[in-house]
Amino acid sequence: MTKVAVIGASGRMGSTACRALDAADGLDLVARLGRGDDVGTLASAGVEVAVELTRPDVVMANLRSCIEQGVSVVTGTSGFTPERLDEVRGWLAGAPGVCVLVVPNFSVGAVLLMRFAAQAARFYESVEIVELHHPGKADAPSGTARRTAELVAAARAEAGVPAAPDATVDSLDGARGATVEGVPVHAVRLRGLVASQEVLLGSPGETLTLRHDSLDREGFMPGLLLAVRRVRETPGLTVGLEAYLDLP
Ligand SMILES: NC(=O)C1=CN([C@@H]2O[C@H](COP(=O)(O)OP(=O)(O)OC[C@H]3O[C@@H](n4cnc5c(N)ncnc54)[C@H](OP(=O)(O)O)[C@@H]3O)[C@@H](O)[C@H]2O)C=CC1
Ligand SMILES: O=C(O)C1=N[C@H](C(=O)O)C[C@H](O)C1
Repeated sequence: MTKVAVIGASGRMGSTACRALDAADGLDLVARLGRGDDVGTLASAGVEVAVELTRPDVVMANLRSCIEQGVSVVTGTSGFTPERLDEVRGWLAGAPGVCVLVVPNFSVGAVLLMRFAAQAARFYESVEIVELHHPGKADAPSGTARRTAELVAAARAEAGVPAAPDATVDSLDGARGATVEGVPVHAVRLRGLVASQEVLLGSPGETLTLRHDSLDREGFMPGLLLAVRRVRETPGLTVGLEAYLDLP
């Protein structure tokens, strides 16, 4: 049995993760932590994998504490930038054998959408991302949208695709969205939604729209359990569930 803790256990994702972990074979959920609980006690409680599902403003302190204790981590918390990932790599350099998996999205469908978007990106002049979430979300744009934009931008750069055409010279602040690695990203917050994303691609005479919808947080659970089961196979920092999906 792998001893697991959830940090952020009473949140929307944390509480769903606790139910899934409780029901999972081979995983023993031994600790549920919330705001004010001491993350520094995980190793002494025998925890082998911490699942971190909190907020962008607290995830880094939790990661650092886990790494210092030698506890491996799966985090789905958003807000990771290349600079933050570098900081985590720095902490891990002094902690050989500790494994950290940063998962922008646990949904297999969302991972596939990111992959398809990167594959399509070089064939189109224009690309924009629209992410749509519940209004309780703390950050914008979503971690998934940031990651998608990075993958799309890398694919376009590798293929030598020029910047997308855009004649805008006059606009209200925010009207053209945020720019992530040169890709416009638009964030919608709407009661009734869980999490959705569209990648819009266009060239003269045609458009391609890729869309994924998370309708219930249950959809994140198969990926989350896979991540908890496999994280300790990959020492150091790994980004994305695709590391364990054997995608072509
Ligand atoms: N990768 C993925 O597939 C997914 C990622 N997410 C991401 O996961 C994160 C959590 O989302 P969600 O569950 O909706 O958010 P919630 O706000 O519902 O949950 C966050 C939880 O973290 C707790 N918390 C806050 N500060 C601390 C702290 N210092 N130590 C321990 N716990 C703390 C909060 O407690 P309190 O209520 O007391 O503030 C709350 O219970 C977000 O970044 C979100 O983007 C969400 C869904 C899927
Ligand atoms: O806050 C959420 O709900 C979600 N957050 C993640 C993100 O920021 O991409 C994953 C998913 O979109 C749900």
